[in-house]
Amino acid sequence: MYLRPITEKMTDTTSHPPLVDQYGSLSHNASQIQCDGNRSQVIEECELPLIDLSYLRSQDEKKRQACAAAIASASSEWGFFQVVNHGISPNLLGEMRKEQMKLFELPFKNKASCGLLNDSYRWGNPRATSAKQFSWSEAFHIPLTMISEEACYGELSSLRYGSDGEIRNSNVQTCSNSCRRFSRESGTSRRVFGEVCNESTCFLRLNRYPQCSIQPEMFGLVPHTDSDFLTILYQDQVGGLQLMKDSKWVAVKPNPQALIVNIGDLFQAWSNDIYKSVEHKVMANEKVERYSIAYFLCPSYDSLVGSCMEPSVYKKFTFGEFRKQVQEDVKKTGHKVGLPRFLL
Ligand SMILES: C=C1C[C@]23C[C@@]1(O)CC[C@H]2[C@@]12CC[C@H](O)[C@@](C)(C(=O)O1)[C@H]2[C@@H]3C(=O)O
Ligand SMILES: O=C(O)CCC(=O)C(=O)O
Ligand SMILES: [Fe+2]
Repeated sequence: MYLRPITEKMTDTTSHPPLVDQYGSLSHNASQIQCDGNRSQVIEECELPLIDLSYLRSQDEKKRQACAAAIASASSEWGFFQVVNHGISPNLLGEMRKEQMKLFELPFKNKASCGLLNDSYRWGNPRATSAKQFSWSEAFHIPLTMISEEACYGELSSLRYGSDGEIRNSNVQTCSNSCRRFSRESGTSRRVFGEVCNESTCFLRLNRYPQCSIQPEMFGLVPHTDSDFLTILYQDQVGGLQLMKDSKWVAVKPNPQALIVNIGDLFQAWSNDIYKSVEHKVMANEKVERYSIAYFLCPSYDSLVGSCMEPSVYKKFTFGEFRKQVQEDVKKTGHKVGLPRFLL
């Protein structure tokens, strides 16, 4: 793992976003510079429920049903699970990781200003009003609408093409297709994902969490729930992801063979609160940087999200109304409210 000195002098070619400066300006008012109030709490490390997806493709009906039942109970009790035999090759994931590192090594001024990948670059938490809302990370939150367009890649055409030089086999395209195929096979109804969440409405989020030695207990990503149907996450082996379980933060033990799946807000609403969109966060690492890739299955902004059964817990709302409400709340308070805004 390459150790980048956090004190790297800010020059025109540095790849680091000015996290130290922004954090400093946000926290100089705080009486006590504390990002996470759980300093003293001992965090237990857990293994997420493990699902072998090959059982979903078994000839044996009982095995398929048992696998679907395990997905359903994990989605209800944890809101998270990890899957093996998911069908995305380790080579492709390795290629994605290499491209991701190349992307983040670009000079910060290029990442922040040249509109790369649909102008999807973000760092820190620009709308943070206090150090508690600050995220020690940078990300490209890429809408997949135009992922095969040349303009989207600027100087990084290597991201656009696969190792065979073909767009159709580009790493981003293939990862996105594989994730969509996986989500269809993972026991969820085709109607929910097959038609509603298609290529043009999903997002790929590339995360980089620089090592952070200025403050222990620094948020790499502030506590949140995902504003989507389902998230498929590929993380490296550094660790740092934590989720809320029985009112306590629990650290997720990385598993090199597995992808992580978590329920998003829209799936919780659609399931009438049976499946849970669980709060999670990332804690920055004091010694090494960390990378992850998240694939967000989202419907179009005009898709109506209703409950799969009556009486419904939530009123019907479109994904656009949901996103707009989240953005208004974050703009006003720095915090996302999400589903509680739509309770009947
Ligand atoms: C899944 C996501 C929801 C989020 C953007 C993200 O891709 C990852 C971080 C989330 C977060 C956390 C802090 C804020 O509440 C938020 C608005 C943000 O800027 O990043 C949410 C995003 C969201 O809910 O849209
Ligand atoms: O990096 C991780 O492990 C989680 C990232 C995440 O929660 C997100 O991008 O929504
Ligand atoms: Fe998330």
